[in-house]
Amino acid sequence: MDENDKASSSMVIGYWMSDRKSQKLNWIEFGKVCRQHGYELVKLDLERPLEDQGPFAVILHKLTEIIARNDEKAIQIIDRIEQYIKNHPKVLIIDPLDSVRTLLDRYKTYNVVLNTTLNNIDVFTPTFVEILSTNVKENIKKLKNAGVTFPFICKPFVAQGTTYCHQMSVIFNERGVADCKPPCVAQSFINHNAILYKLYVVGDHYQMVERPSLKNFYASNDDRDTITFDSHSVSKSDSSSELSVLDPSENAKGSSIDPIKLHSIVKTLGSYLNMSLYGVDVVVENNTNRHAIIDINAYPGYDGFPDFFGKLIDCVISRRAQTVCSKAYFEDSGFDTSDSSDEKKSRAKLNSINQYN
Ligand SMILES: Nc1ncnc2c1ncn2[C@@H]1O[C@H](COP(=O)(O)OP(=O)(O)OP(=O)(O)O)[C@@H](O)[C@H]1O
Ligand SMILES: O=P(O)(O)O[C@H]1[C@H](OP(=O)(O)O)[C@@H](OP(=O)(O)O)[C@@H](O)[C@@H](O)[C@@H]1OP(=O)(O)O
Ligand SMILES: [Mg+2]
Ligand SMILES: [Mg+2]
Repeated sequence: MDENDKASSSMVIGYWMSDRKSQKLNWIEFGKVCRQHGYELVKLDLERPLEDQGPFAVILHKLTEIIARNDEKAIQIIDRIEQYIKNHPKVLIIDPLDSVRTLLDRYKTYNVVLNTTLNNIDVFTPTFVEILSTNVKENIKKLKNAGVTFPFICKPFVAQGTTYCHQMSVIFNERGVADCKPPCVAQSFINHNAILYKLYVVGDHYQMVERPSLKNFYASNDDRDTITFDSHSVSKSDSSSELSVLDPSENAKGSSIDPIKLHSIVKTLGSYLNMSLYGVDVVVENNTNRHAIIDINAYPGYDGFPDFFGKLIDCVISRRAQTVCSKAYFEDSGFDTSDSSDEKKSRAKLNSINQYN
């Protein structure tokens, strides 16, 4: 097959992410990886109908900031994409917009974790409650009823894609409850010796990286003023915040991460979240060694993830293979999946699809 034939037979991956994000990931390189696997990578023009730009075999995106914006223009963009997906049920979308919407809402995300079986293996999400009102008395009652204990951490409802979503506070006492900025989620603080484990997931692959985190805080510090911070100044690979320095009296040893638990987290959350590209932040509770899931991010930074592009194309290929094997794909191709006489034709079609590697 010469280069021209190759180009005309290649399938198109339509992608969108901010220029900032693609520069950070050196996205041009991914175009080369795609070509090696018979895919063409094309940036979506969000201002124009997708029908004029396709057909797409795959839509790969980081649209968190557009979804989170939620203004008239953003809604129109998302509608356009959803309409295209509806009109083309065979297109693979990484990741489904509804799944991303769940992760943009911290309260919904923690509820997903709460309802998994992870609790059985000592993996938990710290006790949390949503704070929607500025009424301090009401909020104190709400916190008590939910079992959220001091100190707790207050996080904006929207998890990603806005300028304020990483602005947080640690609240030590009832006086500090006035510092909650609704809508937010209040979550009990878990002491973990200032070590954060980031699990980066790409389809069936995952990688753990270690990051700085907040130091231990104790309820005996209950006269303290609220601490406000930007999470990106604490837990990036190059962060060196004072808030991460353990008190000299503290013994930094003790708990350690359990690879089996991490494996279970990825296997379990993958199906509950219906996501291929996500990150899970885990801390290990001092003394108990329980593993707490404190944050889940759609399409995170993948800083320190080896061969990210190789794993990403693997993910596209395997998800496409799953899609074409699905019932919906065959039904859309005119096969009657309830009729066993169509099975032979289905198998023949499957055999003829050799486009995945
Ligand atoms: N329940 C908790 N107990 C102890 N520390 C916590 C807890 N929740 C968050 N932290 C600390 O606060 C930091 C920021 O929290 P979180 O990860 O929820 O914020 P984020 O802005 O969503 O982060 P990301 O940049 O990963 O999206 C964490 O990296 C960790 O250091
Ligand atoms: O660059 P991006 O926009 O994808 O920023 C993401 C950031 O990646 P970065 O490391 O490249 O800053 C992620 O950090 P890690 O979990 O990987 O540490 C995490 O903070 C996401 O919540 C951010 O998504 P956003 O809040 O912006 O939607
Ligand atoms: Mg985080
Ligand atoms: Mg987050």
